Amino acid sequence: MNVLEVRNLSKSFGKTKIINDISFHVGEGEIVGFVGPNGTGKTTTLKMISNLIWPDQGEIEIAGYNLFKEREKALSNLAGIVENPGLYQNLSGRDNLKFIQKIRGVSKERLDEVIEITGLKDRLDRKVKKYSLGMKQRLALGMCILTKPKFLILDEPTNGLDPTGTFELRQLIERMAKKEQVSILFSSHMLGEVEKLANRVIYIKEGRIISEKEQVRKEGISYSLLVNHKEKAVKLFEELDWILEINTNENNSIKIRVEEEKIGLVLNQLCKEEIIVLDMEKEKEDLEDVYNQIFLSE
Ligand SMILES: Nc1ncnc2c1ncn2[C@@H]1O[C@H](COP(=O)(O)OP(=O)(O)OP(=O)(O)O)[C@@H](O)[C@H]1O
Repeated sequence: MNVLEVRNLSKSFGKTKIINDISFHVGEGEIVGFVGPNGTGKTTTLKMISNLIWPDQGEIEIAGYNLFKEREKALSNLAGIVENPGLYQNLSGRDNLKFIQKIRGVSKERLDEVIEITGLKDRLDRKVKKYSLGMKQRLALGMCILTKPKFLILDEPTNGLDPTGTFELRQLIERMAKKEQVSILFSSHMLGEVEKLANRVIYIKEGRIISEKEQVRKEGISYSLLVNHKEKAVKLFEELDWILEINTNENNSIKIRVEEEKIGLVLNQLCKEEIIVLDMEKEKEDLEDVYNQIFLSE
């Protein structure tokens, strides 16, 4: 059974049709990216699924329950962050979590488990207003999963985060998806993020779904390096077990795939071995081509 079924959903604001007869689903265990340019209706769709606004037409089922006929049952399977996460700024992270724990009747064991997953353990007694945006997002995610929902909705989860915050949040989402077996629908206009997180991507433009693509998630980013001692560099890379992929081309360059955060380390190691980097290029994200074809081709 799919955790989400959306059928023929439409929504207008005034005379403008924002969402135009869209249908899609999210299967069990899937992480689905909802991608499109600004103002194209992503947030509006996520708000309809979260029951924050009503569609003019269409059906939504969550975990098999019709959102409009069996609202409570449907919503008990859903958690999410759409627009600002609802955090009490003057309370500590721990008290924010405990608040949800109490009102939702969550066990102490589950609270401890969630604290572990968020990776915020050492900073939980600070007031939320002193948290970085990334920490706030991680706390909000923790609050979402306290009740072990089947399905999670995240609207632009990494928006506004710096690269470290983005990396930490992505790791948390991946950890959570694996450990909690929660299915996720997230919107984004950051293709790098979508490529790293999603198993499937749904493209939306002007309120219509224009394409859907399965994708194999790839860890890390590819770089092409042109060096003065190719064989020596390849030997070095083969010894570094955190380099995810090595490809040598017919020309003198070497293509490697590493976590983005580790490229500095690669350059350090080359420098130590007195190998000179003559040229370096970051590979274009695969999705970028697809995105350009879909959105810029007209
Ligand atoms: N309550 C509202 N009343 C009138 N128009 C609205 C309302 N909410 C959204 N819109 C309009 O609907 C369109 C789609 O907005 P939406 O926020 O869903 O887009 P989005 O794809 O999430 O974009 P972004 O990435 O910029 O958040 C926009 O033109 C927006 O101005």
